[in-house]
Amino acid sequence: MTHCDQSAATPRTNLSALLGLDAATTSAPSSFFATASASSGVDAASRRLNALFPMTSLLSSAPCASSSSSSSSKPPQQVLRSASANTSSAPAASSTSHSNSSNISSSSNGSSKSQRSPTAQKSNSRRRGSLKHTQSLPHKMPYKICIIGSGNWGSAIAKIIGNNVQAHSGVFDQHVTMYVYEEVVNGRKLTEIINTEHENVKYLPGIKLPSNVVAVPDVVEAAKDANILVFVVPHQFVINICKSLHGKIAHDAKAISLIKGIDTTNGIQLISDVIRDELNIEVGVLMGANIAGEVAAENFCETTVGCANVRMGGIYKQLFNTSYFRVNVVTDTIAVELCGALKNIVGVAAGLADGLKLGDNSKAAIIRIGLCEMMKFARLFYNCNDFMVYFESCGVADLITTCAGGRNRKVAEAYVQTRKPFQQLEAELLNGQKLQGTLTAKEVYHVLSEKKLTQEFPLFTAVYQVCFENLDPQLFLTSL
Ligand SMILES: NC(=O)C1=CN([C@@H]2O[C@H](COP(=O)(O)OP(=O)(O)OC[C@H]3O[C@@H](n4cnc5c(N)ncnc54)[C@H](O)[C@@H]3O)[C@@H](O)[C@H]2O)C=CC1
Ligand SMILES: O=C(CO)COP(=O)(O)O
Repeated sequence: MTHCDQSAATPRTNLSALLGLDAATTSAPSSFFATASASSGVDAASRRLNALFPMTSLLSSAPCASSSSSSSSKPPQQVLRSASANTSSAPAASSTSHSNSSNISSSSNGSSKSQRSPTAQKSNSRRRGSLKHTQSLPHKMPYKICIIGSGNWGSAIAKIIGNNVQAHSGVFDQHVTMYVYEEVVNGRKLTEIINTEHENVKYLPGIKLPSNVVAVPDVVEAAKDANILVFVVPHQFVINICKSLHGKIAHDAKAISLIKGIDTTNGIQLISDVIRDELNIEVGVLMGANIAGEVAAENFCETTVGCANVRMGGIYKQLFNTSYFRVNVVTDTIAVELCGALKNIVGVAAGLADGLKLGDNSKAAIIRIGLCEMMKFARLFYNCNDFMVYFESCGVADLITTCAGGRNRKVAEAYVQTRKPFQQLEAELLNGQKLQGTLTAKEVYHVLSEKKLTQEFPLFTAVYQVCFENLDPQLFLTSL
């Protein structure tokens, strides 16, 4: 991590310093954005980025989630063709597919082990091993789906899944189970309410769920026989759920995680790593600018599936894509997942700025600095060097929506206004829904301080200090 030590000597809010680039590239981003906005698509932006940031040791084109699959080295259009060719056991991806970029996109071209941090090497080699195993096992359709989680996002995605399995009846079993952490609402069990009224009246009121989605209070029972497990619980609960499922899932089960967070119980781990390690299954991810209520109301948005297994990427597209919820599949799963986790810390920072009534310029600065820290974290800890993923929905778009309308933003704003503890505000304002950003700030800070890197991440560090060390919010911008 010598590049990191070098950048410590430069002003931290400078893009070059935050990303660990040479001073010579400092002026590049503005000219890039001018070109990117004028161009018709991400491919043009990609070419421009490659021209601006040639393959230095810091910015190789290596993806963080390098897959052993040969398709990973092909340009996007080629990968698209292999994706449909490889879905021989499934129909081609839905006709409502994204038209402005490839169905499956990747700029993967292998990676140099010598450039990786030990963390990145361990994580990536584990992914390669698991993919090799599972990609050789084509699944016999139909896939049976279990949704593990039934909160705000879990319920919104249950609506999509329930409808999509009906739209693709040859591919998916029509009966979808949804694990519901049982609680009593207005004197009745939540599972009973969902199964009779087809509405999660606590976490997604006013939205009807398809009747083929059946609430089950026992996670082992819910996941029994399922071939695709959709994990969508707040990240602090995933370990215990996985432990309950250990050894009790179908032999060919695969998972996709919609959970935005990381785990630091045993060093830094992505949530997909936690699931993979505990259940020994292949795990994809879905992250994007997707505030649940807006998705449930069927307002147009996009999302990103990260899936190194191209065939499963096609299946996930059929499971999640709708006319209003546009799925794009990429193979770089780690960067997608890191975006989803880290943007929640930036959402807290944005809320603090709102509480201080700093206005839109400050919010924009926080988004920019936060994005730089996200990219730097991904590069340092996971060797993620492919910028293009930040232009997918999981990147800048999710940062913007989280910093404008997310729960992390809302609660942080209330913190500045009331100075009540975050936990109390979470309980008072979110009606059982969970904050992910404060906990993620703590987890990330733990890792950064262990590696003596807190000064390299002033925004992440300041958010932690406000949330857990009583730093005056008025002071949180001074370190940036
Ligand atoms: N809500 C949103 O707009 C979005 C959320 N996400 C992510 O999806 C994940 C899940 O979020 P939501 O569905 O919104 O959940 P939520 O924030 O609504 O959390 C409440 C859920 O947690 C469950 N729960 C409470 N205690 C539990 C325990 N001890 N064990 C297991 N479950 C327990 C509750 O029963 C409820 O289902 C999070 O990582 C979040 O960041 C991602 C995109 C959008
Ligand atoms: O992830 C989200 C939107 O994509 C939701 O963010 P919040 O958890 O801050 O509401």
